[in-house]
Amino acid sequence: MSSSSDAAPSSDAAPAPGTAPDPGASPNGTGRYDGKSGFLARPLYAYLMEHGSPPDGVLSDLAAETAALGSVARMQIPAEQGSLLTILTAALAPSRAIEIGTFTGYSALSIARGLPAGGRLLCLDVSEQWTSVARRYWERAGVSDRIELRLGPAADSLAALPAEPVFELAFIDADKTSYPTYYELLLPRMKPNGLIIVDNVLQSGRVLDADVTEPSAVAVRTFNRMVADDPRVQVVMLPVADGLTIARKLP
Ligand SMILES: C[S@@+](CC[C@H](N)C(=O)[O-])C[C@H]1O[C@@H](n2cnc3c(N)ncnc32)[C@H](O)[C@@H]1O
Repeated sequence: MSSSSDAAPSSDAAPAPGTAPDPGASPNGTGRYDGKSGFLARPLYAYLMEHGSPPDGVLSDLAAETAALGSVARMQIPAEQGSLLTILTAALAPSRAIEIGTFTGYSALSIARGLPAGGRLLCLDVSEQWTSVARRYWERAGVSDRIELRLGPAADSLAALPAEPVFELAFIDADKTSYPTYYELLLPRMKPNGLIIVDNVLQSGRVLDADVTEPSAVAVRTFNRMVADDPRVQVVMLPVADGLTIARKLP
């Protein structure tokens, strides 16, 4: 697997994934929420969380088990992002979806729950250890029959797929330095109007700072420019968690 620093921004830590923060606390001393939505004032983030659907017992238990893994838990998407993935998936009703970067399965479960009858999700990851947690929760949630997990470097798994436009939804959340590679391998495999959703595109704000030379931040900065300039897609960047890009493949 890639290093967690490459797979996740370094400052997207605490609170425990899948839970709302304590709006009264400000451990970073800035008055701003110090988790993935660091650009929001803490009370505003708490308000946002109070006005969205909460995760159910399976997602909450998965988040708790992931949190117990320690600092790597910061790689998991937060609850509101999981809800967004389920909503987008249900609205798009893709017969085939793909995820690059599965970890303990929170985002995959969120996508799988939005799939229509007969819809399938292909998950790519390198970690047997982390995805074994995912498999247990997919089983418990009753969605394991609609998810296929392929272990190995995602670029290899993607390149091995037929170069046909079959996917209607893709979620990229693996090693950041490979984002441009994943995007280029995915785009020809997306159907017209298919959505490529990309996580951590703000890198906790480090994309703004030209002095930051950390490979993941540099790669994401380059990637963001590349997608914004790509005439093959319509793109919007959303301030959800650590930044979420949605690119629609133009017909
Ligand atoms: C940020 S985590 C994914 C979080 C997940 N989407 C969730 O909601 O919990 C990144 C994942 O990418 C995987 N990864 C890192 N490098 C990879 C590579 N080259 N190919 C495939 N997966 C990779 C890691 O094993 C890790 O599980």
